[in-house]
Amino acid sequence: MIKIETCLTPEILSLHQLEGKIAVVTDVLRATSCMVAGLNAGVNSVIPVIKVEEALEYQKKGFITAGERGGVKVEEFTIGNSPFEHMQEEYHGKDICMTTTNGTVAITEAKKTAKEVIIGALLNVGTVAEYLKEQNQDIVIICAGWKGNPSLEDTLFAGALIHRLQDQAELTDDASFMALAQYQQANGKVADVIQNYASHAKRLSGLKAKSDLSFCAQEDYCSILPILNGEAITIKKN
Ligand SMILES: O=C(O)[C@H](CS(=O)(=O)O)OP(=O)(O)O
Repeated sequence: MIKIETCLTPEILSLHQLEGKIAVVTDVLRATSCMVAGLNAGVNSVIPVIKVEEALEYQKKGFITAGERGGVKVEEFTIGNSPFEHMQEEYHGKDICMTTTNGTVAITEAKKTAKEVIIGALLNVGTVAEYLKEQNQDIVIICAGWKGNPSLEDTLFAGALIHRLQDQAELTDDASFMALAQYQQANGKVADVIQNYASHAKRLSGLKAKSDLSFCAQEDYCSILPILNGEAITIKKN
């Protein structure tokens, strides 16, 4: 049986033992959805960093820069944190360096100790589940949340993933049961639940990015598996 635990916010990541385990990091709104959508469309790789200054160093080396502060594109960057920007044809084959408020921080923390880091979003949840079934190793699902707080959309991703794995998995913490229950309660209407109850829905509405929400809330939009290789996230080939 695969042992699954869920970390609902990176603030408590130190309570989880990541050594020897696969970490699945998610930030449904919007960092990991941008990565999945961009890589699926043809982006070559994404390097996640924490600071704007780090991204600007990559920009000097020819990287496309992406991300936000306060949900808004950093002025010097090429693009912001909308999946539609990351999917544009002009970035196909390009390498992106990305920094966001929550998502790239969670990925950077996970890579310090996890055996492997997988990038998950609702967009590719089924493919992540299939890969994890094949690996048959213990998993920690890390939700980026929002500024240290848990978020509904990332918890729903955790529940969607656990739902797909539950026949082969043992849930080892209450957070995993809570995430599964939340997903089951959504009863196929994940997008509506996020739209109606998630605080991030209100923030995106204020940023005039409502279409990002409906895009990111789609389950199984694509079937790619982004994995962290050293510094860069690329699509895992079979
Ligand atoms: O752009 C986003 O959706 C958020 C920014 S904010 O925290 O809502 O201001 O960043 P992310 O790291 O992708 O959650």
